[in-house]
Amino acid sequence: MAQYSRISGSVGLITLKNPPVNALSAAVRQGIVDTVEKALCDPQVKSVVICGQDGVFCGGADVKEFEKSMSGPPLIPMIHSIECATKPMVAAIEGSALGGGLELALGCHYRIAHSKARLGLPEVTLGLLPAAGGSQRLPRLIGVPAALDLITTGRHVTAAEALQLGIVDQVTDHKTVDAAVKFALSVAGKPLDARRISTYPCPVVTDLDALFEDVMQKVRQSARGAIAPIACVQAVRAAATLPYTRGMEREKELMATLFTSGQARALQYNFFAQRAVGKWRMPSGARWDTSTPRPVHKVAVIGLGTMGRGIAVALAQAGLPVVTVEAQEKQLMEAKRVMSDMLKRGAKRRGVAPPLDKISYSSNIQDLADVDLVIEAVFEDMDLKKKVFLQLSAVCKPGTLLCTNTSGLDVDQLASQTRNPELVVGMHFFAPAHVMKLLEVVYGPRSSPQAVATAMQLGKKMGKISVAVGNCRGFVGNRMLKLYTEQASFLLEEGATPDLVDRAIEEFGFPMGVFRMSDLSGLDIGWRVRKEMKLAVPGQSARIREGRRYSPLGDLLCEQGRFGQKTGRGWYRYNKPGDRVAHSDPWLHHFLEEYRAQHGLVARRIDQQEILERCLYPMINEGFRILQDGIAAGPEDIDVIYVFGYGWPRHCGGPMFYASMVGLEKVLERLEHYYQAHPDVPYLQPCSLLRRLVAIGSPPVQKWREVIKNLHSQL
Ligand SMILES: CCCCCCCCCCCCC[C@H](O)CC(=O)SCCNC(=O)CCNC(=O)[C@H](O)C(C)(C)COP(=O)(O)OP(=O)(O)OC[C@H]1O[C@@H](n2cnc3c(N)ncnc32)[C@H](O)[C@@H]1OP(=O)(O)O
Ligand SMILES: NC(=O)c1ccc[n+]([C@@H]2O[C@H](COP(=O)([O-])OP(=O)(O)OC[C@H]3O[C@@H](n4cnc5c(N)ncnc54)[C@H](O)[C@@H]3O)[C@@H](O)[C@H]2O)c1
Repeated sequence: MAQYSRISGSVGLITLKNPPVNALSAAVRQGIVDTVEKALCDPQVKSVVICGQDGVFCGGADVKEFEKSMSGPPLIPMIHSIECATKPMVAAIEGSALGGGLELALGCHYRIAHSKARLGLPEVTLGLLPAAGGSQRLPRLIGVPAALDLITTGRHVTAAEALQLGIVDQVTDHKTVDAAVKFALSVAGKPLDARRISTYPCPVVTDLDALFEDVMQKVRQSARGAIAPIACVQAVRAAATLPYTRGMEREKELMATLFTSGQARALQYNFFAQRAVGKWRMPSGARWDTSTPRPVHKVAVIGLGTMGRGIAVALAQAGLPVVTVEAQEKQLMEAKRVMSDMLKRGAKRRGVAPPLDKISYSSNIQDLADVDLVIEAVFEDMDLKKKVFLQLSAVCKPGTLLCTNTSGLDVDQLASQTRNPELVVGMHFFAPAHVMKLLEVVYGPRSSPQAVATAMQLGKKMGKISVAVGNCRGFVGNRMLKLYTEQASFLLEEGATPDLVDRAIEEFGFPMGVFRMSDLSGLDIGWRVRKEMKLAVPGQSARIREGRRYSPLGDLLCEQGRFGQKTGRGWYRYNKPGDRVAHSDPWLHHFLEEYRAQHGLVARRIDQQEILERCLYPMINEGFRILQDGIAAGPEDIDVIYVFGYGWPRHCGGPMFYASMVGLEKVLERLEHYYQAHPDVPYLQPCSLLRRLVAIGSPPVQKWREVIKNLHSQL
């Protein structure tokens, strides 16, 4: 709703009231229509200020309403009537003015923003475009190139940048409403014709065609199959080439296509999923809102390899003092140099001083006596990690949280080495740890809710999207990934090439195909783990191990020293070690032919659909098993992990949402088909939760938690 009052004698004040972000629900739109009319009819009122309650102007249209049939006054005429008003309308922007919120402000004649406010048109991130006139007004106000940047990326700008771009008229450090009221008093009675943005001509651009061709090419490349960014370019082009009313028609036409698209549903699901994972709960019933985190003032990182360096940098960037410990002197010196460079580069990008003094370097574990939390990032070796946890338990002060960055080892085995197993959790970061947004917080059977709450809060402080998951080999992400990479190897055995598989995966929307990714992270990492598990045995090429199908292809490459990019050879060929450009490798193709001949395998033609089904459906099936086992609390957790940790295209929602879009019956039928064809691959057998969901009519993904809860309560 919206509240009306009159202040300073002649200023009408309209306050949007819809906590927490004053989204433009039907009730708020009705409130605005009613209060604007009141203000315009009030003869005492000479100018009007629109603000939002509780320090937030407006977070845009109410996304939850998009699922329902529309009711209440529509946004476009509402904003138009504000622009047409004969009394000056001033937007007082605090907190956020996003999407429809900024469009509302652009309908006003003036905009005053607090210096801490953020503004933007992020509709593209929800699979939409700014369709309440934003795509037509913003280019008219700030020019086509700047509007294209904001609308196609959805990025938020600070008040200072908004002032520089010309989006706002004034920035204040004081009370925004007071500044806006003062401003409104000063413009009362002034002519408004020159303040109505829809009447502006779009600033002229030399060689418009070249500009749009260039932008469209860039957007197509970065969109990875997403349709909204392309529609955004088309809408801005309409603003640049058509009169306002025709531009608005085009905006509406483009929006109609996006609004009902599967991509918009996926992106909006993902928006709420990101928020849902913050409201974690453990099978014990412990939850985010009843568990209090411990204070963390000082942190330690042990092991300064690839991961330890990124984690320490991310901690320092979050403002925390970090003590680092590295066993090898040479590695310590190298890490110090590399981490200082990382901090300097990051600081330059953010325009701040590099927090070099936040990190101290040591080779002595005794230096960790006074830290509140330790993140262990030594080699992926259970015996070594156990030794480190034993030492940490003796050295650290009582109450210190001991966390491991293991990629998938048993967190509970590590906890058992310590005096306080309840203070042990996994904090599984993704490489590069100072860049990647995802953090899996892994609780073992003995981890306390307080330990989980502390790790989740630290993740938030580091700017991560943290997901709490249970303890099992590989946790959620790597447990599912294993099947994906294994299926990709099976496809090579059956006749595919790395290029063919990668092309299918990249066309689906992943930034990198499975073999390119494997070359980037290093084939030796998985090889080391498989050797430790006695699965990989040098010199052996048997294709059945431990009673099930096994592809030794990756092991055979490693035996030849082909570790990927770092050695200049892997699934692809690189011009030199460390080079990033993958070239198709005739040697590899020949090697595959020889391998198939040796094992009596006949290569067959494999199409894109089979590649996608074979790589993605087993992962989805494992996702259902993870839900059934209670390792993830809901499909949202799995989807957020895959989108933010593994590059699953966001416009496909995540693996579990994608399954619901494809249709659970189809996923089940294809898994049954592949299991029949490959009975030596047990994980292709459809999971009982998937069968159950199909049996009850494939409810939407938002309802799965209920089904899982019932399933668990019956066990
Ligand atoms: C046949 C078909 C015809 C088709 C024609 C249809 C035409 C329809 C005409 C529509 C006109 C288009 C209008 C407009 O262009 C579209 C939009 O405005 S889309 C919305 C754009 N806005 C955003 O993307 C902003 C989203 N929000 C945020 O970024 C952040 O929430 C924030 C505002 C920066 C605040 O951040 P925080 O303080 O961290 O808070 P949270 O993020 O945790 O949020 C708190 C709480 O609020 C919920 N929420 C936030 N924004 C919205 C929203 N816009 N709608 C609904 N709910 C919102 C959020 O989910 C949290 O709640 P919780 O999930 O925790 O319960
Ligand atoms: N590399 C990745 O992509 C990735 C991603 C997520 C998680 N992980 C996990 O993170 C951990 C570290 O991986 P990494 O890739 O950074 O390894 P790495 O080999 O790059 O670095 C490990 C570092 O630990 C040091 N070290 C070993 N024993 C030590 C000890 N007792 N005390 C102090 N330092 C010691 C080593 O000298 C080395 O510098 C592993 O458990 C790994 O599975 C790795």
